[in-house]
Amino acid sequence: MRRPMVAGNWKMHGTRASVAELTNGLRHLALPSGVDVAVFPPCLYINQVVDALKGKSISVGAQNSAVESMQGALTGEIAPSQLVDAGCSLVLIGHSERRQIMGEQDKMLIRKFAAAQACGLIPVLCVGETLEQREAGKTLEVVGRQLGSIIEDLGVGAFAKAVIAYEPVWAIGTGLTASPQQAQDVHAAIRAQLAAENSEVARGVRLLYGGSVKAANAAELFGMPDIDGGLIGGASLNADEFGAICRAAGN
Ligand SMILES: O=C[C@H](O)COP(=O)(O)O
Repeated sequence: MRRPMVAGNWKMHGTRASVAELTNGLRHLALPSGVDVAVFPPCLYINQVVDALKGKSISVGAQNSAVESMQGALTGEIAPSQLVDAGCSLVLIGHSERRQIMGEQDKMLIRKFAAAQACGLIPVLCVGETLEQREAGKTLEVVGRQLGSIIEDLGVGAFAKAVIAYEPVWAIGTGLTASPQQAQDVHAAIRAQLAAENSEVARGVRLLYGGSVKAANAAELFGMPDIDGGLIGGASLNADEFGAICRAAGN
């Protein structure tokens, strides 16, 4: 039985004041005990969030990390070892905004994934197709390639200690959600791709769905057999809404 996970990606949102308000809201949430809950603040606020959530069972992660594990001469980057030092346990790898806007490609993401794991961080590998790719019938090919590049280089065993988030680009921040069945179909394909290499890893890995998840649609999505929770953007900036999504994963 996989333990559900709900993670809030705050993206490039927040100020010291709004982060204080949000973490205060999170501290007072009634969270289900059977769900792993995590938040991914902007790097600048990780220390503040770790301090504010001390004693709460909410993990903190980073939205990105460097291709090298250890600190060194890499201007503007944050090493996975520094994230661990700051209290992070997870890191997003290959979010579509980084793939599309920052030009991150599979080769670089393999290095980031490996560097994060080398420090004990759990990578959350984000995969997903654009609207154009979906309309061209290429969804499974695109997602399969994004996942396959890590499997080929690092081996399927890398997913024994990782999480995968399927986020169709067309559903991110648009209010358009993949239907539960559309999401399930891709999740099932991801699990089958892993199972072709190692069935135990495939059975154990958590597959999150992301893309306009809200309290109103979370339960239906999380009710699908291969959807083990969600990666939440906009709705995670409101503590009450986020709490309701976490509870939907616990039912
Ligand atoms: O990482 C989160 C996703 O990009 C989803 O964002 P969204 O919930 O605002 O659509």
